[in-house]
Amino acid sequence: MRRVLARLLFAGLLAVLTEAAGVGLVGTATWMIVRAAERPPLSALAVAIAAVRAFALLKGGIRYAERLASHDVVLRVLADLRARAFAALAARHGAVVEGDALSRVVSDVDAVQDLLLRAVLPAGVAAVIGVAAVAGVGAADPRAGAVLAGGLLIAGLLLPLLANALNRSGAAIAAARGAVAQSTVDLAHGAAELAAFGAMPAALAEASASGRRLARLEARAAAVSGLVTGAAALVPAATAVAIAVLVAGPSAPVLALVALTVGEVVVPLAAAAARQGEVRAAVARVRDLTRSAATVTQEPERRAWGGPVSVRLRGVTVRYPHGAKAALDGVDLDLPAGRRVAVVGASGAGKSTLLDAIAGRAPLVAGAVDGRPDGAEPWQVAGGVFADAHVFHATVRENLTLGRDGFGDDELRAALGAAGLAEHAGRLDDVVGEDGGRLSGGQRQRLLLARALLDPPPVLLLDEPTEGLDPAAADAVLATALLAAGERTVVVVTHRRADLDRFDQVITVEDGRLVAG
Ligand SMILES: Nc1ncnc2c1ncn2[C@@H]1O[C@H](COP(=O)(O)OP(=O)(O)OP(=O)(O)O)[C@@H](O)[C@H]1O
Repeated sequence: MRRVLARLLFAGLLAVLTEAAGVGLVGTATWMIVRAAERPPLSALAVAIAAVRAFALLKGGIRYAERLASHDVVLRVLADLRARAFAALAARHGAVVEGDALSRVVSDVDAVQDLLLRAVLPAGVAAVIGVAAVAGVGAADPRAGAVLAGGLLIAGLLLPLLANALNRSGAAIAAARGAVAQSTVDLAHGAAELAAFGAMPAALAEASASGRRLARLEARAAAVSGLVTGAAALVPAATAVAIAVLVAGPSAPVLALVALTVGEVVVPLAAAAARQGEVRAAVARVRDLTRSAATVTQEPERRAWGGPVSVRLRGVTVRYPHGAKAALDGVDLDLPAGRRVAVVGASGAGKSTLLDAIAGRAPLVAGAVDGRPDGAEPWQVAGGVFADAHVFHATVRENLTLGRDGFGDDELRAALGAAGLAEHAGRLDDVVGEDGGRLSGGQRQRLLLARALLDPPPVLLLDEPTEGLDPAAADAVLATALLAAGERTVVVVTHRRADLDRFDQVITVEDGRLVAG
């Protein structure tokens, strides 16, 4: 944070020097033209000529350095923010839907760039240059100083405040942008279903409606911003004219043009202020998202807890952000090391949520999950195949390792074999398509199972690992998977009664509670 501040201050200092060189250039050049009209000897203008050249070169050179410095700090801030947003999404507990998440990671994070580059830095620069110019012009002619101060206050403070007050649709714009991104993602992912069910026209109409709503809100905001910026642009000109009329003598044009140049530094503040509501809302949405990032960013090695691990749930209650009632309600459960447990229950009873709670992926509102080794987070000891598991648009090998090093092809083939996907053992480099689109449903599920069986965690959680397989294949896959799990604690969600005699214990979940165990 301190480093960011130091870089920001450095960029601000360069921006102040750039503007100061600009003011110096206009002031000296005007003085030179006025003086030249008196036809003095060339030697009387020599210093001014050199100064004009120096200011012009300095302005260009420092502007370049300032652009480098300000973009460097802003891009660093954005990179860090995006990394935290991605980490938070990885631990998001289903609180943010995909399209909206996309909008937060892309447009909302970009809004932070606007905040720094178009608001924070220009406002700081305008304040420094404004105060210095009022002092300098005021020293030359107090009335000119007062007029300049008035003009700067109107263009740099009053009009930005007005723009901000008139533009109250910032939060609505950020939300509408999220809605547009969401409907675009839905249309792209669900195009085949929408077309097959004849629902495409309705879906397109809805997406267009959210697009039009966003356009309407943005048009209104742009109109306000355009009006106020236009008014702000007139103020420096009016200030310059007023100074030219008020001040007598040869210094009048110099002071008037200096006032015009300084005024231009504050003009962009009105447009920036008009967008402040939107930027603030976007920043709040990013902050809201990144709050949960801490859990993932400091991920230690999972293998550090390789031994037998037991888990204890006490009064575990899970409520999803938009859930009407608790998905798990005061659940107590002991899972001694090495026990094999089957979880059964009706659809929606809370089975997947129970696995998520054990792995520390569910939003607990009460109770605790403990019993694991000291210092270990739940997700470091418990993992496997979850209901929302994702298959990457990558090769079989990449989907198994997920970037983890140290697995030989033999280990990958063994995991595929244990998951009943031996037919892919020779096709480690085949790309499986977006979310496994080039695989059958059963193959996709077995690929996820193979990923879980490659270096399984001490507590192996499998949510319907044999879904999509015929009964005989399901039996065989479960048997080899349990064999591969060895002495680990295993919890399997299953709908198949035939599986149950392979387990030490059967737990029935009903309406978020355990009714037998
Ligand atoms: N991300 C979520 N946001 C809101 N509610 C959710 C979320 N995930 C699950 N729920 C709700 O929590 C309850 C339990 O869901 P869960 O997925 O645990 O059930 P399940 O027993 O695994 O069902 P199934 O056998 O159909 O997979 C359900 O009422 C479900 O609607």
